Amino acid sequence: MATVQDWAKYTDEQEKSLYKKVEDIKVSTSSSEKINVSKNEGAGETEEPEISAAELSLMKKILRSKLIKSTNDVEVQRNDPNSPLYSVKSFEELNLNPNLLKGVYAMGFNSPSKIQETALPTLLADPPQNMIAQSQSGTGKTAAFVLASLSRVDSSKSFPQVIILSPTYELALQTGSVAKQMAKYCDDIKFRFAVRGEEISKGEKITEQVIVGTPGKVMDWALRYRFFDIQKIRVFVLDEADVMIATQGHHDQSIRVHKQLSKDCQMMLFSATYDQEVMDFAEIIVSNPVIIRLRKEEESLDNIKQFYVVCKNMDEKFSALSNIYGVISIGQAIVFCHTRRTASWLSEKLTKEGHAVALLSGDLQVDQRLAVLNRFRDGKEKVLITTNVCARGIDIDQVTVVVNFDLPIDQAGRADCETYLHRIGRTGRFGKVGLAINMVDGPRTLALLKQIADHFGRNILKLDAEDVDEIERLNQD
Ligand SMILES: Nc1ncnc2c1ncn2[C@@H]1O[C@H](COP(=O)(O)OP(=O)(O)OP(=O)(O)O)[C@@H](O)[C@H]1O
Repeated sequence: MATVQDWAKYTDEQEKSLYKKVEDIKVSTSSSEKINVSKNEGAGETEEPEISAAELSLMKKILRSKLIKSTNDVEVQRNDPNSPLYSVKSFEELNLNPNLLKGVYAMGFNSPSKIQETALPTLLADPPQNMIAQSQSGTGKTAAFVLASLSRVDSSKSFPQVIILSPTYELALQTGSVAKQMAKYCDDIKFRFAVRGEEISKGEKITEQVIVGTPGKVMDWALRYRFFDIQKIRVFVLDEADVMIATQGHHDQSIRVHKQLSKDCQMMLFSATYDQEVMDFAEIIVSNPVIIRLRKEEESLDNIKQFYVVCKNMDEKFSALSNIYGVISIGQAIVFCHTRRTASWLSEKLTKEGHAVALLSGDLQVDQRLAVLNRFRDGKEKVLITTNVCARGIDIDQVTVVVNFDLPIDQAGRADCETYLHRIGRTGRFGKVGLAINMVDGPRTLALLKQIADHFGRNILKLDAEDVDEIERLNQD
């Protein structure tokens, strides 16, 4: 059975693992059909879609030719003031504790990203300031809040001082593992995972200074069993903060914990997305926050190229996916489905066709989920079929393609733009190139995609291969 310890061991090995580099996909937008950004066009104008063999062929060609080559343009982006990776400072200039600085360098980070450079000076200053921060997916938010919170730990004291909350089991373990790597030279800082499967005997008191966990478990440990004194928490971090405080998310548990914190506890809220309602609420619960916010048009990343392919129905979507399996598995791919049922249907069908896929959904036990994700991180399977459980935070840099087998929708059936952004953000990590392919199976889904394109002010290209010259040209770009 995989354990939290296995995970930590795994990520040590991962440090040595390959870095697949892929070249930027310079697909011209001028000659391909787009989901154009406009304000008032209705869903009724969409046409009956269909997929052709030529479209599949185009998709394959783009994937094969663009993903296989390997020149990384991260350094170029780092010199571009408009890039989220741009920074003018060094980690030294951020006044980090020298042992944390050593840890950061040991992780191979040379200089801070924009969010790290912007957030850290404020978060490290005294008196402690609260912060609500937004930065695009894969731009280094984890290091920003981890470095800030570890800097506040008094390691001579043996009780919890920092709580870092994540929405899922997998993400909590990943974040804890990053924090452990950063604290590699801070021997006295100890960590405790508060996640499903971790048990404490009644009456025991937690001595570790940093608790990384999910809201339900932390609430139980803090408020129900009182395994530690919540009043002594000095830093409270909400990663994926929008879903942690949203009423459809983890609002109840997060807020119950939050209410018990002392007045001078430093609050750090981080996410790639905040809708206005959530941001308004965040500003109510966090006193005098420094707010770092992106403009709408900055939220989605240029390095993730977005496409759509039209199919008639679910079976045709399956055929399309099966057809491109060979090319999406050149790197690694995550395929998102709306329900567990579709995810297991899809994984079963792909497996029957002889494709090696992994399935991760909420149906599995947490130890099984961990084992599946670890195998995928190790590249044992190249394609992961999943649901929104993996939409946020999961950081696997070999993922070059995200497929939305189903587009994300909210409970009212509207396009869930925030989830879309988090899903496609599983690729294109820290400036790498990524490809997002959306499967559209009728006018309704096409309209959803249009809502998403309008929301972010981005064009999403149709993979259309009527024109052979076009294929060749795209192939050469
Ligand atoms: N300064 C840096 N230099 C080089 N690599 C970095 C740096 N900061 C972070 N990274 C790497 O960038 C990747 C993405 O970072 P991270 O997971 O923190 O992104 P994020 O902003 O939290 O994304 P998401 O919104 O998806 O959770 C990680 O693999 C991390 O190791």
